[in-house]
Amino acid sequence: MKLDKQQILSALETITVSGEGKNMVESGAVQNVITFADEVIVDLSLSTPAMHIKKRAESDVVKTIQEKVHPDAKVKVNIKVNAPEKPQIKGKNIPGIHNIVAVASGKGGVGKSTITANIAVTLAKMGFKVGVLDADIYGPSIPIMFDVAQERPLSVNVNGKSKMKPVENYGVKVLSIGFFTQPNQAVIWRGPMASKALNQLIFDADWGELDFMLVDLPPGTGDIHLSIMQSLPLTGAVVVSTPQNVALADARKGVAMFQQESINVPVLGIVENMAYFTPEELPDNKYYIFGKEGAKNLAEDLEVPFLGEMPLVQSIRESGDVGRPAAMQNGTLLEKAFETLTRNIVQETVNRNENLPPTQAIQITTMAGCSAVKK
Ligand SMILES: Nc1ncnc2c1ncn2[C@@H]1O[C@H](COP(=O)(O)OP(=O)(O)OP(=O)(O)O)[C@@H](O)[C@H]1O
Repeated sequence: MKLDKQQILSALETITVSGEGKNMVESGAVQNVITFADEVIVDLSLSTPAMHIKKRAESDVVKTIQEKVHPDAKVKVNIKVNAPEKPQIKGKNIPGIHNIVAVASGKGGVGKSTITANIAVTLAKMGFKVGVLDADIYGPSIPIMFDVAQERPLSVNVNGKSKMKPVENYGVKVLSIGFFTQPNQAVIWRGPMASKALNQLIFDADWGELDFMLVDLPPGTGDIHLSIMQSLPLTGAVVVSTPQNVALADARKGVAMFQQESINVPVLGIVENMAYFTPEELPDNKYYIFGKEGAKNLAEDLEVPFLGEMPLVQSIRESGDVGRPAAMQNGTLLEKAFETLTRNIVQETVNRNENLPPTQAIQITTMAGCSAVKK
């Protein structure tokens, strides 16, 4: 078989890079096509570093050549990103903090804080330096999950400045908006108040050196999420969902929020929580109470990595309530499951750091960041 370069170019003229009007050849995305017997190498140059657009472009090129030119063509796609300078984006690095990962969910109560707490202690057990910033202004539950609800951050002097020292337990540094509110007082946060408080927790705190800072976001997609993304250069986001439809619909919006052009935070993947129920006395029985593999299918559909599933188990709830995350139960299946999930998150963070430039904190200067997300 000998592949014809002109035929390949004509095939590529039938597809576009997602978000661009002109076809791939006309827009200049196709930089070069080299054929050699049954092999073809296509060099693409894209103007966006978004991982899902890169993946989509690669699979479209392979599919189109195999459909329109030859089904057995061996296609290799090299992608180079030529992201234009975006003047509205500014960097606000936090020295010493290497990766900032937001944990989000569309819907409330799907286990976002539980997953955050367990990933944090697992990362600490793996030897990483970890911090958790609890930004859930509606229900900050991290202090309870780390058994530090009665503690308050102390003040320390750092280079002549007074800073908050995060509370520490299980090798994880914790700061929470809950440390500054009364447990039985309903705090009604206005956007600017909440974002000021969060900024203090981020920049007026002595976090020290951290490999990972996990940010437990409030559920939903709103003002406070934009504030966080304005204040922090997020490395990526993890979206937690249960497999049921009402949660998946909101998780989809969560992913779309991060992938929106004016925000563009890489989504490291989706976690399926409460994937099935397993009674302690029948560990091999699985009951799919909330439906089966919904979040897994959503990840496939949105072309973002699926990071893993956690079962609905009584001891996960109990350990959260007593403030000792379940992943700390050495030698258990749960510990193993959280290890697998955490390892996948670390791997996706590494992949992201290898493939994309560092994320910078976004500065939202127009209404673009507030518009409805079309995804
Ligand atoms: N896999 C699980 N198995 C059993 N219980 C779980 C599991 N995941 C979470 N839970 C329990 O579900 C409840 C809600 O979890 P959590 O507070 O982590 O949710 P959330 O998504 O952070 O909620 P919100 O952000 O709306 O406050 C808690 O009581 C928690 O212990």
